Amino acid sequence: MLNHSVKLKIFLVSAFALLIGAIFKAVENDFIVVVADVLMVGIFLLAAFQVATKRERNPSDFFILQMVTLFYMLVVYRSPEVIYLWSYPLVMAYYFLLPHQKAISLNGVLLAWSALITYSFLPIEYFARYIVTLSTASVFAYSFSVLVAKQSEILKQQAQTDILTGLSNRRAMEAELVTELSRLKRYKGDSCLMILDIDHFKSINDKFGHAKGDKALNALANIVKQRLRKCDRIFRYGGEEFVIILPNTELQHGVLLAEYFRELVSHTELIDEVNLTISVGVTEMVVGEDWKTCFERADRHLYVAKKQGRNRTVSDKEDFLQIINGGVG
Ligand SMILES: Nc1nc2c(ncn2[C@@H]2O[C@H](COP(=O)(O)OP(=O)(O)OP(=O)(O)O)[C@@H](O)[C@H]2O)c(=O)[nH]1
Repeated sequence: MLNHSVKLKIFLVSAFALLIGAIFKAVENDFIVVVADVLMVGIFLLAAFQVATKRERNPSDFFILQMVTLFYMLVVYRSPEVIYLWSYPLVMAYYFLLPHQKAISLNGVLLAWSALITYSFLPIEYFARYIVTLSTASVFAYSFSVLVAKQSEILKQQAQTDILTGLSNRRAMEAELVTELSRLKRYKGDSCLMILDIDHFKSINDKFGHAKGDKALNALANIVKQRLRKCDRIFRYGGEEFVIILPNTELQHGVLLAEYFRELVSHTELIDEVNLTISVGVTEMVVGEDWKTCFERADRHLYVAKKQGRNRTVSDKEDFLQIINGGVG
């Protein structure tokens, strides 16, 4: 959840603070805590090293907080009066750093252990206050983290959605293309990328106004979406340009689908009085290439389609189109 540089700082500050604690405990001859302290310093320094060197397998926040909780349980057992108030920041750390279920489980352990330890030395009235305030802090921390999680989910959704059509946007497209190419690399097979662009859309806006242009964009998005399979993904790349990822689809079938859309659009009055045509570029996704290379190839095909007079499909292999058109004709 936290970015690398914040994590690195937290780990280094924690290691430093624990080292100071270890020195104090050594002076007090509490060697059990010194050993635990030094172990914790080691864990934090290792975690800091792994984050700094950007290792993929850096220790999870859950593992670190489990260790911190164990450490807290030990030191609060050894010096309860000095340590027990550290339970409050620990609760905050759980909900700040962990998913809810994991935070709740550690929070439960912490509450139970803290109650057990403090019951033995706090007067009953202070004990009750401590438990009530720690429980309240836990509930607040939980509620706050639920709220933050919901809001960040909404923000993420908004950041990846095109307001006008409700389709996923360009940002989402890049991520999906990367995913599809890595899926191809692992499982092989055929997938296609299609870019679909409305012809002379500027003149639609000029003639009928922007509001009607918007409606036409929406109508086009809807008819294309309806025809796609559930596993296909459609994005509004920008303006009057749409991108479609077709998993498990050979180029020939991708071209067939593009031609179907082209025919459909050219024969449909998308909204009253507005007739459109589209140009389409289709390419096969190649195992091992990056998404930009693949996208640029499809975009080049689209450019050629525009150059050749629009209302047509261009793909990696022209003969597919001849076969299809031959068949139609
Ligand atoms: N109504 C509406 N128009 C948009 C939107 N986004 C982009 N446009 C318009 O789409 C038009 C795109 O124009 P161009 O890039 O020249 O392309 P074109 O007129 O379709 O010409 P070709 O693509 O070459 O066939 C511009 O007039 C933009 O203002 C939108 O969200 N709504």
